[in-house]
Amino acid sequence: METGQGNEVGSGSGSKARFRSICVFCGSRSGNRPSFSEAALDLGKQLVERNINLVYGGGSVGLMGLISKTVYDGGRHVLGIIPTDLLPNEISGETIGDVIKVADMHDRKSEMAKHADAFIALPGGYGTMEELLEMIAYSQLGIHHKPVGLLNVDGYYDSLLHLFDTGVHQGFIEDSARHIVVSAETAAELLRKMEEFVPLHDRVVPGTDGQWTSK
Ligand SMILES: C/C(=C\CNc1ncnc2c1ncn2[C@@H]1O[C@H](COP(=O)(O)O)[C@@H](O)[C@H]1O)CO
Repeated sequence: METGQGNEVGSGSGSKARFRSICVFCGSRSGNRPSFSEAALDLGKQLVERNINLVYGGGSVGLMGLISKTVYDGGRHVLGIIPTDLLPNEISGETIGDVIKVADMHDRKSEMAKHADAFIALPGGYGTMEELLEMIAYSQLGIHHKPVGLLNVDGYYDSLLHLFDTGVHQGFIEDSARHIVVSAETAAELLRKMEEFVPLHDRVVPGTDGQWTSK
């Protein structure tokens, strides 16, 4: 039985224990479909079931608040990484679990990346999309080799996935790099696919391997 806030390597039922911590990017709002909130709660429960800890943007607003509370209440470790400018309660709400304060958004992303073995994006706005795309681009460059998952709730990301395919057809994205993005409609299916993910693309930036090795 977990006493909460543990750092044990995941060993939950069905898990191959590949991930100890996953960083979830998601909206600072909840969106206007109940399915978005339901997906955040479900992903949180799936992480708890698999003994996976959460790294996230800190704060209790929107989908961030839902998933962090679910994982915390489920007894897993929650690490919020938040820039000092966003710390005041009136901006981001209460942060639960452990918190690392960083100087800016750039430091936040690299700190989030260092503490996680994989990344998942739930529905969200510009902030979520920017975080997702940076992790995809850095994987393409070989700066990390961690799986990047897209939880495509109710087709929210259909047009983004279509744009990636257009990038391949129009010669801007390699087939092997398109493979970086693992997507699914449910949290359970996404985690299963991510556990099986094998990177196909070549490392193009020398000397960067391990820069974002998990702490
Ligand atoms: C502007 C709003 C809330 C601001 N509060 C935030 N607190 C913490 N982190 C935030 C906040 N807003 C954005 N972020 C970061 O970007 C991602 C979500 O951005 P999105 O545009 O909502 O998708 C999130 O992962 C955080 O890293 C009220 O909307």
